[in-house]
Amino acid sequence: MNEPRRAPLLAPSFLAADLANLQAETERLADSAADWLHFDVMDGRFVPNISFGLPVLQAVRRYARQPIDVHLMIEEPQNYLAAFRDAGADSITVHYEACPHLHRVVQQIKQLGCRAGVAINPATPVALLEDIAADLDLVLVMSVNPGFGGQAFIPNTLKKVSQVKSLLLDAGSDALIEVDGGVSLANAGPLVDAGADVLVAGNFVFSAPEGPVATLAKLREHLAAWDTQEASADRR
Ligand SMILES: O=C(CO)[C@@H](O)[C@H](O)COP(=O)(O)O
Repeated sequence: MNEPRRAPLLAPSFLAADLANLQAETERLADSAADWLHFDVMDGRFVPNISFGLPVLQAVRRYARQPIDVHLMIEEPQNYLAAFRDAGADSITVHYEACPHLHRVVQQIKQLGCRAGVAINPATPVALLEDIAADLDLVLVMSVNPGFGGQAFIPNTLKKVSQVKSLLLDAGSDALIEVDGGVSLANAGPLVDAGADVLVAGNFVFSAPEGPVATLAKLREHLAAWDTQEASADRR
């Protein structure tokens, strides 16, 4: 018999929130279906866009009830890890492509007491994570090219998520698999089937006319129904 699978975690991305009302945005997510709050830091060098950084994270932390999942789309992330932990990060994800000394950076994140994640861009092969997989708490598969919200989901991500799942199993790692970019009702179920544990969603959640709380609830219900359908298909 198949083991029941974990319900995926939902992580709304603050990049798409109303940045003029961050206190209200954070407070209204407090009792929502959000499991984590996803916080995208962009430096204008690793990615062609600049978002927000430490003071904004500190401000969000004051009102947040959920763990904060910091995604550093920056060069030389090793110089800022302690500062992001002190500002309120619970997990810190750095990019494979930004870290020539990735093993050291991952150990530094863990020593700070944060969950350590590594992100890969859409064109980065999953196999490059082979020698770091056993050290990771999280693998973030980018399903768009990083730098901007509101982009279209890249379908090849489904294959990459399955590859990450196999790689982690082979490494004996129970790291979570997170998917980020263009996530919506159209791809959430297949992503979970492929092995995703954490779904990041920005525009789908914050731009919906019914608002983020109702949209997260809808996503949660959709995934529960999807899971039930899958379970009945398995029993057939
Ligand atoms: O890291 C990024 C973009 O670089 C993402 O976290 C986006 O913020 C997700 O936004 P949507 O694609 O869901 O709008």
